[in-house]
Amino acid sequence: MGDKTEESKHAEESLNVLHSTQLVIKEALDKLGYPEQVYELMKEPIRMLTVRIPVRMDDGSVKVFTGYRAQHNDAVGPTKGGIRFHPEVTEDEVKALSIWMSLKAGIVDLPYGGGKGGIVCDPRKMSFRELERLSRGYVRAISQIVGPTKDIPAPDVFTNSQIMAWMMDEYSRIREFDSPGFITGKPLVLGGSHGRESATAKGVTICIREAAKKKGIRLEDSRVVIQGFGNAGGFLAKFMHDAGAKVIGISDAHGALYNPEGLDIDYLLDRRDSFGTVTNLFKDTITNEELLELECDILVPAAIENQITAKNAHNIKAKIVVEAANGPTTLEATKILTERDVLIVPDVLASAGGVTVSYFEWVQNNQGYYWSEEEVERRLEEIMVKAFENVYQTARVRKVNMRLAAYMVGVRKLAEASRFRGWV
Ligand SMILES: NC(=O)C1=CN([C@@H]2O[C@H](COP(=O)(O)OP(=O)(O)OC[C@H]3O[C@@H](n4cnc5c(N)ncnc54)[C@H](O)[C@@H]3O)[C@@H](O)[C@H]2O)C=CC1
Ligand SMILES: O=C(O)CCC(=O)C(=O)O
Repeated sequence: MGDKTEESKHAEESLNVLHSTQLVIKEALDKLGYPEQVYELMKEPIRMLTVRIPVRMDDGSVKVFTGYRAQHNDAVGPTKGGIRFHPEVTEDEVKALSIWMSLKAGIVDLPYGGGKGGIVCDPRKMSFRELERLSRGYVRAISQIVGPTKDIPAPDVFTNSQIMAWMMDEYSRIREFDSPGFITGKPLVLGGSHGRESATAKGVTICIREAAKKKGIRLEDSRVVIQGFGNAGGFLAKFMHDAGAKVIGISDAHGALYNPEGLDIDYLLDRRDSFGTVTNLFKDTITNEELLELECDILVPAAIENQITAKNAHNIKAKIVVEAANGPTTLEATKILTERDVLIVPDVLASAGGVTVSYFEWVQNNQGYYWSEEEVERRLEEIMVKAFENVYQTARVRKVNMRLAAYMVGVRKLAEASRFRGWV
């Protein structure tokens, strides 16, 4: 009976991430006292380009892919954000992702607005050379609106430093000068930064540590479950394991692994493929749905959107949910978890370590002077701790959950910059 009610609720629940983001933006701006026109400006990207990219496939045929680049708001500075290669990329998703990038930049106080890109494709089914042609074709298609002082891309789901290298090379050829500052997340030899690959997980680790302190949980005694075993989830599993926590569950797109005594993370990382897949090597697996409901202290969704919904929020056992992924928890689920006193550290705060070190990379490219790994880590630590405390205290003082608090912190600088420029 109870289950049925939850299921019917879920059927009505909106899984459109753009619509749900707009609701929270509106609430945040209302709480901050901004007039309606500020929301009208913030609710959609100022620019959205859709491109069609013809790619010669290895068998000689031509396949035409659809790609997007959204630029949410450039009042603070150039827009910035990753590029996603995934078969389920949609226009609304890319728009929402660009808004989240603006909020992240506001929360960690970077001189950027938000941008995001995506291509509807399945890189797991493409060859190395097909991926190179697609990456270069995308850059040619969007080259008019991007650039080191306009909009700076980076990696996201199913993209990596090799793809960033091809894109940087293509952009440099078009512009006829070497442009490392066009894109971040590059290999070190092409102007990448120390610490960028692990930065998102480092930032998440700092948020977990701070949230655990607030909840009186000792990391050393904690059980951690992580959904997604790619860039964010893989490094995070390693950092949690190294911090003495027991990582009892991990997953990828195919399924999940569970061991109440703790998984052998080094072994799993060693066996994982370049798309963060490892569970296909095992017979004894559970589903991603089962993984999320495991008995644990800390749950980290680090894969895709809409994983914690009204349907399963009542069954989540974790005391803290730290969102490494963008948009993993619906608004309905946020409400349910908050009522159940589960502390949610929202995506726009928890996953901001990636763009922070991307900013460091861009600064180093612009200066032509490169920092040590220790320097990057020290600066990231400082920024993330400050951002966490700012959002946590805003939530406490304004008596709102951490998602709304993060939106309030994140949107303020953008709104102020837009106002000073005379836009609203
Ligand atoms: N890479 C970065 O710097 C940043 C990533 N993020 C977010 O973190 C999340 C993960 O990104 P990355 O680790 O970079 O991607 P990735 O491509 O390195 O790894 C993705 C992981 O998610 C799994 N996955 C894909 N579809 C799934 C599904 N339907 N169900 C369960 N698992 C699935 C894959 O198997 C893989 O293990 C995304 O939401 C991304 O936007 C956020 C901030 C920065
Ligand atoms: O590193 C960046 O610039 C962007 C990372 C990103 O796409 C994200 O935080 O979702």
